[in-house]
Amino acid sequence: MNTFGRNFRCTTFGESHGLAVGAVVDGCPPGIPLTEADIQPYLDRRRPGKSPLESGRQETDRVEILSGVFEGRTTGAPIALLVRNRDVRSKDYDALRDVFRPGHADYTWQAKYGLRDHRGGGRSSGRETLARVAAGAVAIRCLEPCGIAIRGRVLEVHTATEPEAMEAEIRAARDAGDSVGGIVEVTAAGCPAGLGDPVFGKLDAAIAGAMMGIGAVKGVELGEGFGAARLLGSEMNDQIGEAGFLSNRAGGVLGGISTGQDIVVRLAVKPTPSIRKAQQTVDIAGKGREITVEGRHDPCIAPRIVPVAECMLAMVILDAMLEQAKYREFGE
Ligand SMILES: Cc1cc2nc3c(=O)[nH]c(=O)nc-3n(C[C@H](O)[C@H](O)[C@H](O)COP(=O)(O)O)c2cc1C
Ligand SMILES: C=C(O[C@@H]1CC(C(=O)O)=C[C@@H](OP(=O)(O)O)[C@H]1O)C(=O)O
Repeated sequence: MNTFGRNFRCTTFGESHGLAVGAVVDGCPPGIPLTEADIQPYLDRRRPGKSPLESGRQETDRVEILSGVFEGRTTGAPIALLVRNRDVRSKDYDALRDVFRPGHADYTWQAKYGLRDHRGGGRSSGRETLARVAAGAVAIRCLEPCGIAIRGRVLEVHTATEPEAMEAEIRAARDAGDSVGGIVEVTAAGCPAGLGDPVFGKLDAAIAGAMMGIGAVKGVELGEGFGAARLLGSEMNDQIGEAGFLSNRAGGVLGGISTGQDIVVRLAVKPTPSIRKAQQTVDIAGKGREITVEGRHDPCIAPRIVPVAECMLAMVILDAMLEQAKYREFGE
């Protein structure tokens, strides 16, 4: 499955060490002003090699719009977005050809397809997320005139919550040949009430699916999330006053449908699997091996996921808005 969405559909293609990575967006409304300059800032925020606290892979990640835009506006035709890979250095990955990295997708990819592109994780690489970011930036462009704004941030790294302490955690893990995880929060403000479906295709289910579809995300919660399990009903309920809801513990979704409040989503991001510390694994013949993973790896993925999560949330919301537009047309 390489396609996301029902109405605003995004198909991604490409491998980390192939020629290019990109997306084809189908279902984008016509007449939306769109140039590469609208998409590039999101790719710039996501690209690797910006700081010593992330992967040192040096990519410019320049996006080209190949189709679907004429005279600066979307036409309603498929929008093809392309980013060429530059800094591939595939030879550095020869040691991974026959061995499975603990925590990465090597073992399961081999089990599913019987072969694998071992060069930097192939399609399981976090690099694939640049395609979703490019597509999501198009969705953000569509949502802007509707007054919907999406913003993410890192809440925690390992156990630290202050920016300097978070950086220190990442630096310490990197220097020890290890890695750390974290918590990312993403919020959508300005969403109308009524988006989503009450049974299948609930908005919170769609959001959770989109977020769990990002590599290294092991948990997703809306509003109080797991904390809700420890509250009383009287503590959890968002009471309703004449001017609106008095709180937002639900995180902006009730019964699978948006309430019109901020949609607040948090992601638990696991520590990067590729680490220099020695670990136990097997090769494709099942023979026991010790592995230390070299290469240009993020010591913490959480900061790099922020623009990806923003873009995935934008696509889910736009998809739901397009669904709602269809429903209204038939319902009235
Ligand atoms: C933006 C981004 C960057 C990533 N960087 C790395 C990395 O440098 N090294 C690595 O081993 N995994 C990295 N990952 C995580 C792996 O891609 C992911 O753990 C792997 O595909 C297995 O999937 P799972 O963790 O969802 O089970 C990154 C993921 C994302 C989204
Ligand atoms: C290239 C990107 O991230 C990569 C994600 C990744 C992984 O295994 O997920 C491994 C590293 O790539 P490589 O194997 O080429 O060193 C990261 O740099 C990117 O985000 O653009």
